[in-house]
Amino acid sequence: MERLVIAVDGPSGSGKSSVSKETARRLDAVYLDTGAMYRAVTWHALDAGTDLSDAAAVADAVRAADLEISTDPDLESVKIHGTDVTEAIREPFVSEAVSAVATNLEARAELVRRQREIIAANPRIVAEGRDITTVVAPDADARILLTASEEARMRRRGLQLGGTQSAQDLQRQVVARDAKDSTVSSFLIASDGVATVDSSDLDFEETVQAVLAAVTAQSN
Ligand SMILES: Nc1ncnc2c1ncn2[C@@H]1O[C@H](COP(=O)(O)OP(=O)(O)OP(=O)(O)O)[C@@H](O)[C@H]1O
Ligand SMILES: Nc1ccn([C@H]2C[C@H](O)[C@@H](COP(=O)(O)O)O2)c(=O)n1
Repeated sequence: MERLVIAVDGPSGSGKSSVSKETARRLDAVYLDTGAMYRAVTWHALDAGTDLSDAAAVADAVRAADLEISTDPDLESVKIHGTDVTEAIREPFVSEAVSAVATNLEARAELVRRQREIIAANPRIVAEGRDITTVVAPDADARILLTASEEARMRRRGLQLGGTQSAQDLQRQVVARDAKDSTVSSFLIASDGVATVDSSDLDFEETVQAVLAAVTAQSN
């Protein structure tokens, strides 16, 4: 089957995971959620009692992490040292701690290395995160920045978490996390050659169609 590497970046709650997964299904590709990798190693570091303010200890923990992630868009599964953490990594305590790992440059280098290995092993893949269009796969066949207004992103995340989070919680988990994460990767403005899809006023299906159109425009 013809090679098709699609890179998708964007801020929290813009729809990267859900839209990329659906795009992968429609293009008969696999799907890589790189944010889940950052979340899994953060869960592991917290579980092991690693001091997240100790950069060397965090980097060691990430390098030693035995991480397995499903690339099947219809099977969400993340395991760390054999423990299934698929659900646990979505908990707010992980969302609030993950930037400590994501801003650790040695930890990033290790995860970027592993992400490139997965992409190299899967010629048809949609990979999404914060630095896929710029660092992990700048040579992808299609590169897309998926954005949405802060208001839309917080509303979507609130609905996704079943209305359990206060406005202040959502602000911390979405806007404050993006502010920290954007100190080490550029995902708020599209880099040269990267197409922007703004989903603020689009529903889910319209967003998938806009991404598919951007893929067609770039890969032909
Ligand atoms: N265009 C859209 N319109 C309405 N809801 C959407 C749209 N796109 C995604 N959603 C919903 O918004 C929520 C957040 O989407 P998703 O988890 O895919 O975002 P994300 O960018 O991957 O976030 P994060 O980076 O924090 O994991 C989900 O419940 C998803 O179904
Ligand atoms: N390529 C990536 C992917 C994710 N991150 C960071 C940013 C987030 O704080 C965290 C979790 O990602 P999410 O599940 O919310 O998409 O991981 C990153 O720095 N680079």
